Amino acid sequence: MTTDASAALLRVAVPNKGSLSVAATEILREAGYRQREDSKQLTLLDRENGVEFFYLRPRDIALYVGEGTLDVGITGRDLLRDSGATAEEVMGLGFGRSRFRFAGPAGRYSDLAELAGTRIATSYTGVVRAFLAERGIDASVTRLDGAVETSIQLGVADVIADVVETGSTLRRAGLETFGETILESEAVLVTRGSSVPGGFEVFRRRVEGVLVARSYVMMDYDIEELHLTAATALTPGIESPTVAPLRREGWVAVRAMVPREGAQRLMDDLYDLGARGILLTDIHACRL
Ligand SMILES: Nc1ncnc2c1ncn2[C@@H]1O[C@H](COP(=O)(O)OP(=O)(O)OP(=O)(O)O)[C@@H](O)[C@H]1O
Ligand SMILES: O=P(O)(O)OC[C@H]1O[C@H](OP(=O)(O)OP(=O)(O)O)[C@H](O)[C@@H]1O
Ligand SMILES: [Mg+2]
Repeated sequence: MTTDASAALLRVAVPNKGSLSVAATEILREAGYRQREDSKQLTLLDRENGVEFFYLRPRDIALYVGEGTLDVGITGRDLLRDSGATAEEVMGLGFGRSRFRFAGPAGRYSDLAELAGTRIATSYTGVVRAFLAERGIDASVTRLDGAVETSIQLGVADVIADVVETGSTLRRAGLETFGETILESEAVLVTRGSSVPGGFEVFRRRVEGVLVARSYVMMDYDIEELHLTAATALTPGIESPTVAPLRREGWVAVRAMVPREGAQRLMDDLYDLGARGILLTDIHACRL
């Protein structure tokens, strides 16, 4: 029997460079997909999993997906908004987190109303123009490709709007943020929204499995049955905790997934309740 495997391929766009590139490749690898070994490679066919990967500039990815040229993409929420493409965010991926902020010379600006009549430099003109229009603020917006912070010192802008992660680039340039955060960003999975191919559901579940495995751990403990209700209230699990009898009369073993964050405190609380043999183990992959 012959089958046309290429007809069923899911076409996925992955950032080829920049802040999102390494983490995007890592999440896909953890989800069981082949990934390129060489950063110059442009495409990669993972025939076994029915996926073809295209390594593209993250700024272009929402456009390819919005037009339907590619089925799925990983890009930044800020880049998706900036592109104006019709691609839709399916889920946040928990990396590439940043805030998009206005900034000016330290101490000079404190309120968004002061933006009126200023010259604003940014690489994200779509996001900035939409933000200003929503608030009825009239300012001139210039697009720069990068190193936006320097534009104020060079006298071509009064204010910038840029990605802030640690804030160290702003500090070095003698700038500080002001006004509300324009946008909270992170890497996101995008699709066209309508007419998503069948293979996408497996892809989505795999990626979601990686995110859950990263943010949850497995907790096991033994406890006297009379404390079971109080203990399982602390560890309700996703569906419900597994409770199994122990050979020791009146004792049970409990197993439940718990959020990684706060797991040490939870162990202390369970110990105080009388739990013993409390174990924490990593989850490598899961499907919920
Ligand atoms: N420190 C950061 N600097 C820039 N972008 C970041 C940072 N942290 C997260 N990001 C996100 O990375 C995406 C920008 O992708 P891009 O490929 O332009 O990265 P970049 O690191 O700015 O690359 P380049 O070297 O081309 O400037 C945006 O979604 C942005 O929010
Ligand atoms: O808050 P921080 O941790 O300092 O990170 C934010 C900086 O990182 C990015 O610059 P990038 O390195 O991408 O250079 P670019 O400005 O040329 O794009 C961004 O444009 C900011 O300048
Ligand atoms: Mg950059």
